[in-house]
Amino acid sequence: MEATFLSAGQALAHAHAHFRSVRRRLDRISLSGVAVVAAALAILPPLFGDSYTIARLSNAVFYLIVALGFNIAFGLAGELALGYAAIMAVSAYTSGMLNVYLGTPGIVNLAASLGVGTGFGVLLMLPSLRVRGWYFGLVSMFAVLAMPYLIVMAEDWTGGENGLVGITGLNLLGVNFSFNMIYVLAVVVFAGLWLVVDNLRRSTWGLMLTACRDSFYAAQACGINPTRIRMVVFVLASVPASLAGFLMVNAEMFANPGNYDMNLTLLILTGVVLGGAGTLWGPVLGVGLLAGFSFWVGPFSSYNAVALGLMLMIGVVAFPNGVARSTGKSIRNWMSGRMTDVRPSSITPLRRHASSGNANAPVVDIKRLTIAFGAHTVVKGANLQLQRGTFCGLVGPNGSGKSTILNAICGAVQAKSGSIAIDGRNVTGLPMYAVGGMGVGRTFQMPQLIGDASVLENIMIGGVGQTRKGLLGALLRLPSERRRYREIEQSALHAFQRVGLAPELVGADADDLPLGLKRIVEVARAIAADPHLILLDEPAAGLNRAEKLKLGETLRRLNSEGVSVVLVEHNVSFVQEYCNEIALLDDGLIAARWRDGEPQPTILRDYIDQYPTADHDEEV
Ligand SMILES: Nc1ncnc2c1ncn2[C@@H]1O[C@H](COP(=O)(O)OP(=O)(O)OP(=O)(O)O)[C@@H](O)[C@H]1O
Repeated sequence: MEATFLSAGQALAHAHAHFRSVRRRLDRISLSGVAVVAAALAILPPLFGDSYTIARLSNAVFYLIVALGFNIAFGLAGELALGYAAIMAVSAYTSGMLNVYLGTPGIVNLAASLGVGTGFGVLLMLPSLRVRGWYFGLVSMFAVLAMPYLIVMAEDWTGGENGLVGITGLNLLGVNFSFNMIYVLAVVVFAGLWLVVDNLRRSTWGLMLTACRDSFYAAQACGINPTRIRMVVFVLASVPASLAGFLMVNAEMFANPGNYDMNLTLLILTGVVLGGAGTLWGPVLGVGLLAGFSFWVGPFSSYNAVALGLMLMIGVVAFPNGVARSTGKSIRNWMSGRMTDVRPSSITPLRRHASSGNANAPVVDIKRLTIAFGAHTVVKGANLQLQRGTFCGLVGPNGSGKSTILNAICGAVQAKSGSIAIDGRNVTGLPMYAVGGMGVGRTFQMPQLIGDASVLENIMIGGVGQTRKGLLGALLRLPSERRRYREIEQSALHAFQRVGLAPELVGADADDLPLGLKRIVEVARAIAADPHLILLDEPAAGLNRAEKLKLGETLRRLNSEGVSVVLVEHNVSFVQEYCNEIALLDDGLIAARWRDGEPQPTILRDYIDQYPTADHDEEV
């Protein structure tokens, strides 16, 4: 038995080392590419280009800088903020007007541009705390539509349609920046931000952002505070647009409302979506190509908007995930097949967390719990006390309130009255991320995974919300961040091992797994932070017999290791097979309880008798 376990551990260590080596090699190639592109952009045009070409190229670089911010917000975090042209305008006019009217030094203008532009960007994105997706996109788009009109309305200050004139050349800390020098500065800013986005993408913050993007509730269940994440995203996305606005106005020594209109927004949206939102190269290639196209047909040509709109429509249908994402996956698979000489890594022993709270208190203690949705009271004063070590099945007819009670325990639904305690700590009224942060694991009826992330990265999400979150470390890839990443990775590998997933799945994309394995990955994610309580919502639904067996045995093993399990389940055979305790919920109240070794109450037996055999479950 011991030998089998060790060899399974070694196989996992080997598979993980292979996965990591492929990633590292791809990252090295990718970063070399970034350096080559940045060097070529910085050196070649000022050496060989005429001033018209450099003017066009510098505009493309400004757009690329904005695209990097959009990639953080939309690509990584899923926030469809579209107000970047407006942020650029605010930043550009701030710097321009300070220069023209007050003659302030360049460094003051830079600070003001960044501060005002970013502040405006954050304000613009605040509605995202209430509305998401396309609704939020429309709200933020309004600012882009309104901005040129606002600039014209304030023409006494902004110069209106004729533009703001009289801006003197940029002087930063005693250095006068010529047009070519501003271009090179813009390329340096672009390359630096590109590296920062890459650092972010590969960091524990990157995991948190993509978790909020793809599995909003799962992220909260893992202890991630979505409001905090979004506020950080708003700042990170607004800074590049503010910098681009500052550089643009100082390069052109002129500000015009036409520079910050819908065409710019459309170009960036189309480029990022077509290229591959969330990837390192996609947005840069996409926006770079479209900017090239736009300059070819002429920046003010009416073909611009039509062509961009058409490309967006066709591109979204033809490449729903962007060109770079599918290409990147093919390259990764190809490289993975070629790399065979990988030295196995080791998996360090797991440091078990001492469980928090009062060890003698019930693991779950629900008292007179009432929950209502509007006028509809679903849970009507339920009491349920579960001791540590329980493997409790919560059963009952459709609509009796089972999922609602599970959601209330983990903070997804708030009680109207009554109380809920976990390990003796009152959690009534706490938001979901706070309960998740206490180390309560949770799975969902429909697995909520990041489809294009690996199985291991998905499991790591379970650990990221539980630890200190150093943003600067993530942006700059500091040693503290690398250490944190490695620790969370090790915990995830242990969770991977504990649920008995096949080692070769460690680097597989979650999207490529069958439903049964997705559920097991969710269980692994739920135990990644080594919780002592996990809550599962219909884990056996839709699984075939073999998958149910694997899931049941996994849960039984975890329970024997001291993890308390509460599951909502319709499959009574599954509940009878694995649970040591059953609670029957009927019309919002606990109607019957049973514990291993006790006779079953008649009402529970009658309920179970409606589902006569395991074969019946198979058909349901
Ligand atoms: N967010 C919500 N808003 C309004 N009503 C809700 C909400 N969530 C649940 N309900 C209602 O509460 C009742 C109980 O739902 P719940 O999902 O808890 O039942 P359940 O016992 O888990 O049922 P099932 O086994 O069918 O999933 C149902 O009538 C449902 O429509």
